Amino acid sequence: MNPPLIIDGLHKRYGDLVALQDMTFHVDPGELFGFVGSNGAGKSTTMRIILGVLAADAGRVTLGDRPIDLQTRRQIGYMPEERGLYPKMKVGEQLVFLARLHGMSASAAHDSMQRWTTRLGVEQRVDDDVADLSLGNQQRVQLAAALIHDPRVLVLDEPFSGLDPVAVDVMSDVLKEKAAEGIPVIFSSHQLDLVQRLCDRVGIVVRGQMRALGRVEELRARDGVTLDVAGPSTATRWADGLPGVVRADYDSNTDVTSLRIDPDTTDDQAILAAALRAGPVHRFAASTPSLTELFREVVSA
Ligand SMILES: Nc1ncnc2c1ncn2[C@@H]1O[C@H](COP(=O)(O)OP(=O)(O)OP(=O)(O)O)[C@@H](O)[C@H]1O
Repeated sequence: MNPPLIIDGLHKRYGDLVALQDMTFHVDPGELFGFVGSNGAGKSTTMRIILGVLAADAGRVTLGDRPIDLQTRRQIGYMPEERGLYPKMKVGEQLVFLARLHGMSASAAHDSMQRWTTRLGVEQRVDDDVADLSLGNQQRVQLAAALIHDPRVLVLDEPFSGLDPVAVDVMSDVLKEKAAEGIPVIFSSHQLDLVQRLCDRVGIVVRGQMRALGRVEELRARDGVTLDVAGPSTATRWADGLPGVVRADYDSNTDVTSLRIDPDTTDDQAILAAALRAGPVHRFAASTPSLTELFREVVSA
């Protein structure tokens, strides 16, 4: 059983700028964790500290109860934001070299290189210099570099950025597979639809602090349900003041009213009756907010 990755109370300043404040969360073995936040929120800083390429001012990172030292760091597969391949080295040689650095034998390193370049669809490019590959293919090689030594933890900084839809599918499958093998997987992304689809849990970071943390479905349900009501004129603001309505947004272009309600205490039939009093109802549909909507609310709160 692989240990969980535990991030406990990280603080980091760059001069006067507070980049992280008490950053605390964990990623269980077998879990796919989405790390999201606005530009400059502190995701890369956290990931660099996890890897030990950057020191925290306070707090600690452990694998189970073991601090991340040289020995444990070798068990992590890392895709840095700034990427890190040698542009003038051939893809295959480079991957074998990296695998050897992680202590693999020459033949195991070669087998692993062949396995991962094939899995990631760059097996035809092993004799090309990295610099001659498209950015998306360089990224596939970068993922192969993170996986080549069969890591026990995966830490990937924006692995999906710049990938075409086929590569997104391949990357998604690989991450799901690695989690299913029982290792903790954390990745950052701005593609929230993808995070919503893939991840077991997410953490939303705002200005260096974890502002929302939990299972995607639970977080989405936390702030209630959205009722979209099409038909009654939005100009009448028919839903203002109705019991149980937390917020009403009126779109005068479409005559759709979006209501945020608390489903446990709100009688949706009473809302429907109020809508019908305001005019004919063409659509009455409940949905939980998407991760993108939730993100906007958390970031603007
Ligand atoms: N070496 C550095 N020196 C000074 N400030 C830095 C340094 N690295 C990062 N920062 C600042 O720390 C904050 C957090 O940056 P970080 O790169 O961790 O954010 P991020 O969440 O990864 O953002 P993005 O989504 O844009 O990649 C930002 O305000 C950034 O400008």
